[in-house]
Formats: sequence, C-alpha cells, structure tokens
Amino acid sequence: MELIKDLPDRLLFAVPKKGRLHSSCLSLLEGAEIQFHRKNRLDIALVKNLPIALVFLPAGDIAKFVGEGNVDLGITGQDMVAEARAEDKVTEILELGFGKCRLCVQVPVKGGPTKVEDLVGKRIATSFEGISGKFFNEVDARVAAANGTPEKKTELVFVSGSVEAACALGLADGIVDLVESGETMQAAGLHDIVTILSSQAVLIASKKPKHPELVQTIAGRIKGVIAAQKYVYINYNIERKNLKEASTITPGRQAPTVSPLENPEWVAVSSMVLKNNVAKTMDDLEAIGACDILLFAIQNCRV
Ligand SMILES: Nc1ncnc2c1ncn2[C@@H]1O[C@H](COP(=O)(O)OP(=O)(O)OP(=O)(O)O)[C@@H](O)[C@H]1O
Ligand SMILES: O=P(O)(O)OC[C@H]1O[C@H](OP(=O)(O)OP(=O)(O)O)[C@H](O)[C@@H]1O
Ligand SMILES: [Mg+2]
Repeated sequence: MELIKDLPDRLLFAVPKKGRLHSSCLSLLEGAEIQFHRKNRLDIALVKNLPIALVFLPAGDIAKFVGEGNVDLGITGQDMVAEARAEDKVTEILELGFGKCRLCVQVPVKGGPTKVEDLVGKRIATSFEGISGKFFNEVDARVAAANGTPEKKTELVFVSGSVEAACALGLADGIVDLVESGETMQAAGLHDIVTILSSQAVLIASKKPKHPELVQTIAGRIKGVIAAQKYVYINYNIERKNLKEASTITPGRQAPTVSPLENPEWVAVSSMVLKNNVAKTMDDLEAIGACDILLFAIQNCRV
C-alpha cells in the first residue's frame, strides 16, 4: 500500500482515535499547523506539510507504543502512562491543560465503607487494573501488618467501561474510575473516598526517537499553541516612577518590554500575562495609576 511505503521516512505521532481527548488533540494539531487528510476508517494519515504520519490509536495503547519506540511522539493521559507502567520509558514533554481528571476509589454513598481499609478482601471493579492492583496490594499489606493477621487480598474485577454501574449491579463493593465533574459518580449513587492520582493530557516522546530534530520542532510548535491559550498580551501606559511596581504586577516571561513615550515621565509597557488572572492584573495596574490598558489575544507564540 502506498501509505505504508511512505512511513519509514516519517516521524510517527500517535493521537487518540476517539473519546475525551480526540477533539482537543485535533485543535492542537491545527494550531500547530500540522495539516493532514484522514481517509474514512483509516487510522494512518500522512501530514501534508511535514514529514510526519499521524497514527490514530486508542488512548490506552499510546503510552505502550511510545515507550517501546514504535512511534516517536504521542498524546495521551498521564493516567494511561501510569497504567501502561511507561513512566520510565517515555519522556513527558509537556502537560497540555486538557483531559483533567482524578482517578478515585468510589463507594456507594448509602451503606458503603467510609475508608479504603474497609474494602480489603472485597471486590473492586475497574478498567485500571495495573494502578488499582498496586494501590490495593499496599492497602492489603498495611491492614494485615496493622492487625497482625494474614494478608487478605482485595479482588479486582476488570470492566472496560461504564464502571460506575458495577456496584448497583452487584458486581463490586467499590470501584476505581475517573472523576471530572463528578456527575457520573453522583448519578450512580457513589462518592469518592481516595484520589489515587490526578491526570491530564500530555505530549510524550520515545526515549530514543528516530527523528529527534523533528520531535523538537513539533514540541516547540505545540508548546507555542499551549502558551498562546494560557497567556494574553497586555499593553499599558504608566508614569516612569511607578514602573518598578508595575513590573512586579506584569513581570512577563523574561521581563516586560518598556518603550519611551513623547512625555519623558511616562512609558508604555507590554507583557504576556496569564489569562486566568487577567482581571485582577488589570485591577492592580489601575490601582497604581496605569492607563490605556489594552488586552490582546495571542494567536500563536514561541516561548
Ligand atoms: N470525564 C473526563 N474528563 C476529563 N478527562 C477524561 C475524562 N474521562 C477520561 N478522560 C481522559 O481521557 C483519557 C481517555 O479516556 P476515554 O474515555 O476517551 O477513553 P476510553 O474510556 O478508552 O474510551 P471510550 O470511553 O470512548 O470507550 C483518559 O485516560 C483520561 O486521561
Ligand atoms: O466526572 P464526570 O465529568 O462525570 O466524568 C467521569 C466519567 O467520564 C469517563 O467516562 P466516559 O464518558 O469516557 O465513559 P466510559 O465509562 O464508557 O469510558 C469516566 O470513565 C467517568 O465515567
Ligand atoms: Mg471512557
């Protein structure tokens, strides 16, 4: 097949083929000007403007492929990297700020245990067998040591999705699954008693990439897109005597850009500032006498 023949010369970049991370990944690729056309049903797409091939894989498999060096780059959740036991086999280049969630032990609100130790010897349903197994092995050992009794094993029951249904269906006494808004958990009559890990989507690279320079190029582009989403550009005028204080409010990534104005007692200042704190930043600037405060969206940047 024509497509496969082209692959050896290209950097392979694995992207979740569906699910929670898929559409944010596509926006990221677009922002990084990684242009491709994906044929219907095909899980490989050649990038038109760079020597890259995108491979669309289940999020759960991506860490394994990157860790084994089959593909140079990938995007998946930190939870998936941990579940694949690939933390030492991949380089986490960048947290991407989406796909944020927590992996939690959850139990029924009514009549469920109140602490994780009470689940020892019981049944836990999960799609995260690796992480949950390690977690409950430690709890089992700790409880046995504390009580001076032989170790009782907590039983893991694998389910591939809709994990929250397991308690109501009588399959398990508790579950380990992801929580974001908490809606699914609450709808199932559950609450969380322990957070095992917090996760978000990450850009990961193989430890020995076949195309290291291209890895750097793509990482730089994606970092730029993420920074552009995180920051806005602020511009304001201020009396020179207040510049020191203003610089502490808008320090910029390196330092603020200060330009002289016709009136020698005044300067114009520009700086990147964090988007999520920008109203407070503007309040603080106004309070020290800044005026003509303008805010600009950043289309893209390199940091
Ligand atoms: N509710 C959520 N909010 C935020 N991020 C999430 C949420 N659920 C999952 N994720 C993140 O997205 C990753 C992939 O989850 P996703 O649900 O897309 O995969 P899946 O469960 O294998 O597929 P599917 O649910 O389509 O069968 C998770 O490993 C986690 O990092
Ligand atoms: O706290 P919330 O915002 O409700 O999100 C949490 C839910 O999202 C994920 O499920 P998903 O939609 O991927 O379905 P799945 O269980 O079939 O994987 C996760 O497995 C939880 O069930
Ligand atoms: Mg899911």
